[in-house]
Amino acid sequence: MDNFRQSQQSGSVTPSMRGHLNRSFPSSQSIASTASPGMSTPNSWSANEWLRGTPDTSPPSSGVGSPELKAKLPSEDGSVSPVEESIDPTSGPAAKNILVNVVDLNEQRVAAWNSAHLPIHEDGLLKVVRVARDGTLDTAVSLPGLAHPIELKARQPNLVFSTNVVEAIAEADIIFICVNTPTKMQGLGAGSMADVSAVEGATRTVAKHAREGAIIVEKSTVPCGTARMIQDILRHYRPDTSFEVLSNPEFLAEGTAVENLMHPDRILIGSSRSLAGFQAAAVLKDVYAAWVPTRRIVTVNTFSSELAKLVANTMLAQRISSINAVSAMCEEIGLGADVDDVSLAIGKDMRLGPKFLQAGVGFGGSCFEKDILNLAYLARELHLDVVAEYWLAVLKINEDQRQRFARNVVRELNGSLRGKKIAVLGFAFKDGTNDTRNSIAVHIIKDLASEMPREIAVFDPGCAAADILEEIQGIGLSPAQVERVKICSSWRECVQGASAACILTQWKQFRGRQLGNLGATAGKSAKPAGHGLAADGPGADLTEMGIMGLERRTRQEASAPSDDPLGRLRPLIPCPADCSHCGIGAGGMQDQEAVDWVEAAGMMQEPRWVFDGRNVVDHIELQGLGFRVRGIGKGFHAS
Ligand SMILES: NC(=O)c1ccc[n+]([C@@H]2O[C@H](COP(=O)([O-])OP(=O)(O)OC[C@H]3O[C@@H](n4cnc5c(N)ncnc54)[C@H](O)[C@@H]3O)[C@@H](O)[C@H]2O)c1
Ligand SMILES: O=c1ccn([C@@H]2O[C@H](COP(=O)(O)OP(=O)(O)O[C@H]3O[C@H](CO)[C@@H](O)[C@H](O)[C@H]3O)[C@@H](O)[C@H]2O)c(=O)[nH]1
Repeated sequence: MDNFRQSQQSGSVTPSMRGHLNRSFPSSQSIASTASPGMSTPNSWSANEWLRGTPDTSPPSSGVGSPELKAKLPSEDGSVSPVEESIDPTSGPAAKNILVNVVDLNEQRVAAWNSAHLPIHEDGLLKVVRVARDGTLDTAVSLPGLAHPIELKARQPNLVFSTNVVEAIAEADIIFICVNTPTKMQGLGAGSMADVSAVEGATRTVAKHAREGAIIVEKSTVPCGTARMIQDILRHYRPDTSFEVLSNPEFLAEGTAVENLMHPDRILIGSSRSLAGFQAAAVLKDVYAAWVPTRRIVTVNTFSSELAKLVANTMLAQRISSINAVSAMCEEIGLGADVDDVSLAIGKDMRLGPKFLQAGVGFGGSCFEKDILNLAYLARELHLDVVAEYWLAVLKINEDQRQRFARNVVRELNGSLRGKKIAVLGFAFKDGTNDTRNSIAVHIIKDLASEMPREIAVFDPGCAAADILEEIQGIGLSPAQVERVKICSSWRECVQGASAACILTQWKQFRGRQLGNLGATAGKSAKPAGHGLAADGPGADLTEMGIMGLERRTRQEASAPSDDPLGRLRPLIPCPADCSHCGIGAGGMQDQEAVDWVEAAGMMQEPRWVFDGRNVVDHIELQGLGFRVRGIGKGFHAS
């Protein structure tokens, strides 16, 4: 749960302003968030991270008493846009001086967020966290063409991770609830309904401790109607206090979290269709407007917002299942039909677009499956059984795709895995993350293990061995089967003596060294020099976005890669001597070395199969090295 609160440091919060937060713009804000991991923390700090750290001196914006705002408020039709247009979010002081408290019940996770080893791996995340959590140093930057150096003032820390849930909630102006909402595993709706008990629990704490006027933001992905449930709980505990509950679903994807947070396609805010609701939405919009163009901030009613999140995930997953269904057809048609060609061809149609058309072993992760189940459950509750079946078919195709993959492995190895070693390259549910939750690999390993192979060796360059093991132990294998699964710390150990290698995550390391395409994703987010360099001239008061532009430019001038080209970062607090994370990379990354397929060919056993579940290797090239290769949706087999 994220709880944004007014910054005490600024000294600008007066009791009267606090009492009217949901009716006027605050002069500075404090945000608290309960639940630190996954998306919740990046979400909470992001609001803060890109904001200027300078004390706010501008007067409070007009609130409900403002004639200009009143004049434009909608009365009957519930439309939000007139209110939006009457507000210039960039002038709102809420966009400045925000203190973000991220609170979680899980002490270990909080400790990790306060260390050099964050609990999740995301490109660029550690640096962003360090800037906000630890603050920065005074620094001066000289650039060619500028007569004077640009001076950057030290930034004070304004991101705090703790387990002080009650205190953070009590201080907050805006409280984000970002707790887990898994699929229920027992009782009514088991296997399909969302378990909102963590949201209920967090809301009870909020209800007991939030100050009057605090805005409660539902950030977790929830069933439609959850905002109403939150409102009911609040009313139960605080019948005499009114709180506004907003829906503000998160759309970031793992592996690209920092990029998605900095440059979101859209920010969705759902509010009640009331004056107080519109004003609360405007306050939240003002927070985002510090770094998101206002045209990308969409305001709707609460139910639409809750529903839109579930629909977005379901339709993304539906595209993957559609192309995977096509891949199955390509394989059966033969004649050289290639699903990647089909994706390329249809993706050129502007109405379809090229994204989410990568065929593979299916989608995994903690979101798609549970959100599809959630949407289908809602359809059933509404007695729309055909609609529910329609959505559930997306999951059926996904399951069939991964089962087909495992079946093909067994078939190509003459129908039996006994006495054979199978290498599994990739366990994370996607590349760029260390998240192992609901990975496709664990399901495929389960199917392969049922054939009692000599060994299933698993290697992932991003995941901790303990996380992989935990997932494998939770999939229902017998002790004899679990014994045969070995987690490896290098690709060499993994493929040594294997009859077949299955590529299940699209890590660029698996493409191979000699294949010359390792750089395919490198620099994909590179921006031209100077991008984001907003203010010019010595002493300019740059935003964090502007400073990033300056960093890019300095890095290019120095032509030396550095995480901290301006020398702003404060040194990390040293880890204890026995820190178990220091042996591996900062994000849990263990082995960044690319697979050398020439070497692998010498290490593997006949028949040297490569089952490319993500179509990442060059099949022709691998055949030349003596491999038999089978990809996804290739109507020809290179055996
Ligand atoms: N992970 C993502 O990429 C992502 C993206 C978009 C949306 N979401 C949604 O965000 C929500 C959270 O996802 P996640 O991946 O971060 O889940 P998670 O299970 O990794 O983390 C949830 C955290 O909430 C904490 N928590 C539970 N109850 C609490 C309470 N009362 N007070 C304080 N902390 C509490 C837990 O200790 C845990 O650390 C889910 O609804 C998910 O669907 C996640
Ligand atoms: O063309 C594609 C694209 C993705 N995938 C797979 O789909 C899964 C999910 O990928 P992705 O959507 O990129 O990652 P998530 O972190 O699960 O993000 C999804 O789920 C989040 C949680 O709700 C949302 O916020 C995001 O918008 C939504 O993309 C992974 O296994 C991918 O390998 C494919 O097989 N083919």
